[in-house]
Amino acid sequence: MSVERIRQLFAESLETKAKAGEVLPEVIAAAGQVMVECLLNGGKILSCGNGGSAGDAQHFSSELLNRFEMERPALPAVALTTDSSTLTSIANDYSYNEIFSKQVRALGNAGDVLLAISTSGNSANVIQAIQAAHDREMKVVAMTGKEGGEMVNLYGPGDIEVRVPATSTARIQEVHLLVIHALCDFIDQQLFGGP
Ligand SMILES: O=C(CO)[C@@H](O)[C@H](O)[C@H](O)[C@H](O)COP(=O)(O)O
Ligand SMILES: [Zn+2]
Repeated sequence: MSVERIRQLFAESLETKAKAGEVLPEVIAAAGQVMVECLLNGGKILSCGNGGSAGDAQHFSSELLNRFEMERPALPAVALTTDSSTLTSIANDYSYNEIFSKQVRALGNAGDVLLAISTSGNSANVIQAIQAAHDREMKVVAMTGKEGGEMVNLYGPGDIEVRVPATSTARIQEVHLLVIHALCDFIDQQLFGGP
């Protein structure tokens, strides 16, 4: 029975990826282009999310800062999910909803990009990070799922939402990782002609 359940998870994940593969390539390329232009202009990419999406935010920044699949110069990216002293003091003194937005206001400059990751589109701290990014004249690339959540009301003209067509948080996250790798590949191709 449990083996059958595991088989079912693989089948559902494959099905979700197949569906996403039909509808997302153009929007992923548009998101990659926003990031490439940011990097070419000397900007950096800040990333944030909760739980598994915090891991995704770090996964993305490490692939820019270190490398993805080819030898190339390090690229500027900062995950806003990693500094426990900063995160706990903001949450303790102000509110958990401000843990990312305060960092965006401190670190973000005009022309930088915020990679905002939320499967529901409803996480208040990610929503506030988007608002802070707009205040700093940054563009937003959002990775979401489900109906897009409250974040859909926030996007500006230069922002891009990559919304996975699925309702399960886990299945959405599995596609988010593929989207992150597609973005890294797009950036490497555009900037360095590789791999
Ligand atoms: O990884 C998982 C579930 O697969 C969880 O840790 C999940 O990320 C957390 O419940 C998050 O708080 C969900 O937030 P969000 O995706 O709705 O913004
Ligand atoms: Zn998870």
